[in-house]
Amino acid sequence: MKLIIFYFNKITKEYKEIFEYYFKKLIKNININIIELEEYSKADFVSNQLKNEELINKKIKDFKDFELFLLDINSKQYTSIEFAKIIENNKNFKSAKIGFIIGPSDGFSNEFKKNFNKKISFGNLTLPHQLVRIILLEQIYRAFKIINNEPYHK
Ligand SMILES: C[S@@+](CC[C@H](N)C(=O)[O-])C[C@H]1O[C@@H](n2cnc3c(N)ncnc32)[C@H](O)[C@@H]1O
Repeated sequence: MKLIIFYFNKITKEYKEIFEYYFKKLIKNININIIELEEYSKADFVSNQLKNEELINKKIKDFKDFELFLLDINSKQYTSIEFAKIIENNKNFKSAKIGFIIGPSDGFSNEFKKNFNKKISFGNLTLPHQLVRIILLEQIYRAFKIINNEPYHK
């Protein structure tokens, strides 16, 4: 199974250690790739959003065979078991290629979000995008533990 995460900007030192902790656990068993984009933030809010949406659109063109999920606060919330099911279904029945897109600090416009019918919310709180990366990695790790019926999941 191939897994890809798109996000904006390099991870800063405060978050790096914990991100790498989960990343190292995951790469032992899973083909996981990170696509890091540089966030555009030089103009006004709307222009920045548009530019960042262009950047992501350009990138995801190369991943048409991936089942892509947008991380979006105002979308559907899943339990960890349901999240594991998303991964398991993709692993067993689809292309075995799954991707997650985390927005930049200004987020994405509603127009852009409409292009995605698969979205995941980690709850109603607005989380820093760097923290979302870590939560996503941990939940992917947890999902594989659930799928493989291995100890960890509580
Ligand atoms: C700082 S947030 C952007 C906030 C922006 N106001 C919005 O509503 O999207 C940056 C990115 O982190 C992700 N994010 C933040 N909180 C989230 C949550 N509770 N659930 C899912 N994704 C979240 C989204 O991908 C978002 O585009």
